[in-house]
Amino acid sequence: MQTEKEDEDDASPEECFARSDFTGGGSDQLSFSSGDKLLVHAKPSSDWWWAELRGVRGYVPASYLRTGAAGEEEQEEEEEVEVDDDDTSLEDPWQDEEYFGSYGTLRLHLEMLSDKSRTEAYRQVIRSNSASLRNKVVMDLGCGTGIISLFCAQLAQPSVVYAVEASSMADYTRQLVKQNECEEVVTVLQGRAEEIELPEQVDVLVSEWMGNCLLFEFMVESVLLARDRWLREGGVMWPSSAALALVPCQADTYYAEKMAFWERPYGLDFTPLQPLAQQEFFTKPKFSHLIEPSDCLSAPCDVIYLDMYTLQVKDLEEIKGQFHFCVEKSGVFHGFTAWFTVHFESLETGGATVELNTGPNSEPTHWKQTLFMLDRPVSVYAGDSISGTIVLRRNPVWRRHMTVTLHWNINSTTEETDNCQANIKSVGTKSFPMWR
Ligand SMILES: N=C(N)NCC[C@H]1O[C@@H](n2cnc3c(N)ncnc32)[C@H](O)[C@@H]1O
Repeated sequence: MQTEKEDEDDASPEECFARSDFTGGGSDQLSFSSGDKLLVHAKPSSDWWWAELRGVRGYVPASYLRTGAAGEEEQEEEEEVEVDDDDTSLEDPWQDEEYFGSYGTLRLHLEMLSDKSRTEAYRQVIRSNSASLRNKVVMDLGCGTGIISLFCAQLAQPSVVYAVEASSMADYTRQLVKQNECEEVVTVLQGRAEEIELPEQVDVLVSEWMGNCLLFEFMVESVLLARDRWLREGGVMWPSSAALALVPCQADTYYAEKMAFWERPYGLDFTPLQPLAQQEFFTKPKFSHLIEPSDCLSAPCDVIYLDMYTLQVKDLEEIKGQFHFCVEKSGVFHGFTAWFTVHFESLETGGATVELNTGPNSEPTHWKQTLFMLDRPVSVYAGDSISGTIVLRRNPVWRRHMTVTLHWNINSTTEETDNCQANIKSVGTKSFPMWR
């Protein structure tokens, strides 16, 4: 696996410090402990560097290392969930203090509660299963203000709902339960769901855990840990399954705003700034992008499917999907847009499944969609096909973050192409950090 570059002894290796312990996987990976000082000899890729520790050389994951002085962190992207770069966060890969701190204020809860499509979907789940919920034991994981628990108490007669909330919002949730006369049914527990003690197993584990691009925040890990610990045999997971959808799309407005803008502002040529614009605006995914159905260049397809009964925490490290899109109309391929759909199976055999779809053909939600911009747009024509893979790789250090890597081929049936064998017009690959 070593390349020429890694063999040669470079003049001045770069000193780096390990943020966290790492146990090498393959024979050519280097193990180290938090705080170790490593000498980086080569950086063959953004993810893996060639380094040395106490005379032994091997590959190390770049995200485990801190270059330069402690605390020098890249400017963090402004993101929905507050994360903090100061030294304390270096010890806590979950950044819990900032994460739960941001849920201790109303801003994010107001955003979620104002999302009618999301909140009504959960109310519909409770309403359509109200008879079967009678005398059931329910856990509402990450209940926030307790809206789902209050729906359960208001629309059904479960024996108890354990409303679990790790942030300081739990104090207010207790007040809301009392204010709405639901304290007979709803018990609020403050703490992390994977750490709190319940007095019994639960029949139903309901949670609204989905983040941008489905997995960002990785709250799903807590749901799986709680499932394995508290869901009784034959119990029900709500959502029962989740799917990530993808579509190749046009993004004319966004492209014009961020890239074309530099062509002739006020009659001047600012195109030397376009490489900077590409780096600054197209390197990371764009959250909260609203795609019009007319922007889609083909029918979307589900690229990742998660079964909430069988999914394991270890599966979250790397999730792969494939796609093959048939371009239905000619246009400019600016990038890919992703969104998710979750399903809630009925408690009654054969009962209707409830769906929450955050895609462009459904009512907009606060998640909207996630846009992945290519470095350069490509003209595509009806009849072309775009096929490839998507890989969601969880950040080994910052456990609420991930990198999305897209690889695609564009096959053209119309245009003359230089690659006669596969008639491939172009090939591309790009990794999008979300956010580290
Ligand atoms: N993307 C989302 N739906 N985020 C909702 C997150 C809500 O669940 C809470 N939460 C997230 N993880 C946990 C956990 N492991 N235990 C308890 N509450 C949690 C968080 O404080 C917020 O109120």
